[in-house]
Amino acid sequence: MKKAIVIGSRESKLAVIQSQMVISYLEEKRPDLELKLLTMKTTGDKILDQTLDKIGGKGLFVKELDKALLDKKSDVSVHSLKDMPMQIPKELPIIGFSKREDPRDVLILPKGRKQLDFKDPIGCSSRRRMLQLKELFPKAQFQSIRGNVLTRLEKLDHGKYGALILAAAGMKRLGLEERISRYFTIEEILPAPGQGILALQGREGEDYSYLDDFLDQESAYAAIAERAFVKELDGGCSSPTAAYAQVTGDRIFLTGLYYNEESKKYYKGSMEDKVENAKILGIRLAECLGGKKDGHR
Ligand SMILES: NCc1[nH]cc(CCC(=O)O)c1CC(=O)O
Repeated sequence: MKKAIVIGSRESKLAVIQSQMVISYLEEKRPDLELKLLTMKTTGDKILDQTLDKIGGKGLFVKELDKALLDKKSDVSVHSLKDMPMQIPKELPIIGFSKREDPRDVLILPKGRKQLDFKDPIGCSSRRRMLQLKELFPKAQFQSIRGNVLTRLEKLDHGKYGALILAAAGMKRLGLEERISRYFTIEEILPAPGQGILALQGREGEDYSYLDDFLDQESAYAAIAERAFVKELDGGCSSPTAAYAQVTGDRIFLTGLYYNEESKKYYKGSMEDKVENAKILGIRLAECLGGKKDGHR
């Protein structure tokens, strides 16, 4: 009999495609395993009329998936790393990270539109994106938009939004690359920590060696540095933060951005180190930016 492995996933189309990437990989590599997909709606997917900050943050996207792992209804959860809370329960450790998809943010226009029109608000719920876009487009107005990527695209095409800002990674995985009308460079809009990376989460003490070759070491270093940066600053709660780490050989180059709610200023900077020091690099950059009273942009 084949050993059954259940992959837990949110039920959105993007989440399922992402989980399917893991399943397809294993089906090819490990014919001795029987792969099953278990999808579920998370609280974060159900409550769509309020911003995440108000209803309890990113934890709402993982609660149900964590419960399925603990109850042994699933064996591995597949997450978009950027949706994962900063605190991960010890019993449900991250097994590892996927190779990174395009980390950039992109501009999407309503169907048929060729140019960005500042008369209509840009649909955007992330303060990280809003603050950086305001620098790029001082005339832009924003309106909050929630829901999964496909729901947002539908609202864009039938609503009063002038544009959306989304992650290139999601659009590409959904096969919607042709709807991207502009890629923002990393310098223009620094992405969310972990953007484009999938995190695989499992149960403590289990053998996940069947996933070894799916996991990517460069992504892991980047994920560790980017998340250490955010964790050190505010524990990933409410202040807008952005971080992106680039690994080249045995070096890691981290750029971080942090908005200070009190001084209403944002602080941006970069540092590099050896890959083994990814975590301390994130902490050092955070100390350097967060500790400074009159920083620069
Ligand atoms: N918060 C929503 C979310 N979570 C993960 C992705 C896709 C990109 C990724 O995997 O990092 C998206 C959509 C978006 O921001 O456009």
